Amino acid sequence: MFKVLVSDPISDFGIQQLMDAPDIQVDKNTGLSEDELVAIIGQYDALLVRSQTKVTPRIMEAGTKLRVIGRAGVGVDNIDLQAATQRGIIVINAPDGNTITTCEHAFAMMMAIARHIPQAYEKTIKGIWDRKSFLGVELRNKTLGVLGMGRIGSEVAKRAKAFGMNIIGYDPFMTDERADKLGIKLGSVDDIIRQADFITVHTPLTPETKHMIARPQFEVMKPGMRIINCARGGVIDELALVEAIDRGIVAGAAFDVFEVEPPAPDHPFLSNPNIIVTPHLGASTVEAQENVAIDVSEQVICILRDQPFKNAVNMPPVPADVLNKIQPYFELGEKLGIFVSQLSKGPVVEIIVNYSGELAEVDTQPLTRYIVKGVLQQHLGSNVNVVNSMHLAKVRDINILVQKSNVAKGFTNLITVTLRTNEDERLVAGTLLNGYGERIVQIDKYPVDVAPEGHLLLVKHNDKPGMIGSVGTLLGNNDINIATMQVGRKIVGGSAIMVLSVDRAVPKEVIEQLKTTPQINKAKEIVFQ
Ligand SMILES: NC(=O)C1=CN([C@@H]2O[C@H](COP(=O)(O)OP(=O)(O)OC[C@H]3O[C@@H](n4cnc5c(N)ncnc54)[C@H](O)[C@@H]3O)[C@@H](O)[C@H]2O)C=CC1
Ligand SMILES: O=C(O)C(=O)COP(=O)(O)O
Repeated sequence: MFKVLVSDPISDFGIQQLMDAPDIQVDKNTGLSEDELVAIIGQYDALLVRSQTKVTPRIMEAGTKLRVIGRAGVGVDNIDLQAATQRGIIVINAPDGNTITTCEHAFAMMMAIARHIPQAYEKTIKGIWDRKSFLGVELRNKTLGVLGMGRIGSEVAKRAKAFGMNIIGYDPFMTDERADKLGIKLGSVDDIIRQADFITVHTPLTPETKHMIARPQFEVMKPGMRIINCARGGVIDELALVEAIDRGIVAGAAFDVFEVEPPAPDHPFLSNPNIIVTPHLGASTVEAQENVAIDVSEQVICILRDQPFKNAVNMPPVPADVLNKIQPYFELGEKLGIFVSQLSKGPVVEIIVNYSGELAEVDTQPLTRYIVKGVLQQHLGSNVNVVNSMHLAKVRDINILVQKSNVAKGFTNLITVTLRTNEDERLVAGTLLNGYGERIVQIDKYPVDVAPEGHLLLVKHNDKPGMIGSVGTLLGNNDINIATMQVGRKIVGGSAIMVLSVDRAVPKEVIEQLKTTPQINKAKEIVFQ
């Protein structure tokens, strides 16, 4: 039974499928301190959070069974991604589920500061009929600068167009084609700062975006401009903003997010009449909360059941068309890694992967992770997975060299894995044969045809008559049944290789007996668990 801890308020409707899963137990326990989480996390396979729970390295260290952290939302800045990757914990998010909701909140905030709605409401309910203090501005014909034209920024731009605004967007990944399609102008950060009547930020908080709008930017802004932050606290320098408002440069600001959440009671925003605030409500609608909870629940179920999943934050995203091409090779790749590492002796120095045939034309990075996992798991066991395999190789100074070629020796695709250690260099190649599944087609210099399953026995011998008989007899005498047998050689009478698949583990003594049989040079068992 897998155990999932939900440590922030997440939609019950959205996590229904998790709660209904017969192999999953869901515990809801919200508002825990770090110490409280550390005390209980050890029993859980998955943790589901929103933005309140800070998933620190300490929590992950205590989460010895933790395989996945699911973020029911977009921003994962409350999760220490580096620590998760090092520990092989998959972090997934739900990037699409709250886009419209957050965009609508940003828009609501923009309209609220254009028309002083919260301030006017406050006076009106106090019985003060004040119609002159709240002269607003129209959005029509105003210039809106959008910093960060991702999912939310683009939706804000679309809606702003409907309001008759002129939009200038900036995003390092925004192309002219996409800007044309959205009917907006692309500009630099500086263009936006100097020209915009309204600025809204929709970037993540990164070292690059931290205080992206600070004192120097406020200095050159259009006097009377208005600014909105429904992305992350810290993208706009809070103190510089207060100063800019006091100096009359900024007429109004609307913030849903803060550098520290919740803000301290004496935070200057809370007493400034020109700043309106909400308590990180961007994603808080019924629809968004259901969407994000459904998304993460689906992915968590897949991960716990070892099925393919999407939206891993600590692994590079793979487009669906590429995934369709490489996913069938994941298991084979891992087995090639397992095989070649059992063949080799000594500390691994380099893993050379060669993709040939159609695989040479696609992004094979995710597949390489499986191969590296296979190689490392021989020594690191279940501590290695596809999330941390590249990291673990790197910290062990193992070089990973990926080569590609279009020639696949008659196969549609061929994956060749060469392992260089301090002591030797071994090679295993494999492919997927249409209708026949995974096949190992080369071991070192010998062509073979064997399915990588169960127990394989590799015997290196001289190509002489009677060798198959003597190996068969020895195994038979030890009650080891041979399922299939393959012999490969380069030249007649030279050295040859025999690959037998056997129905059970071959005891060490039998391997030793094989090694001392005349004309046999080496014997080795390869196991696929
Ligand atoms: N207030 C709330 O409750 C919510 C806040 N958010 C936050 O909103 C932000 C945007 O979310 P999405 O649009 O879904 O993400 P996204 O990943 O689709 O878009 C972010 C965009 O920012 C761009 N970007 C990165 N660095 C930049 C820079 N230096 N200058 C300009 N653009 C830059 C990226 O290229 C990307 O296109 C995130 O920080 C997210 O955490 C999201 C949902 C709810
Ligand atoms: O999705 C995001 O990035 C958000 O900021 C939403 O946060 P929340 O899930 O409402 O705590």
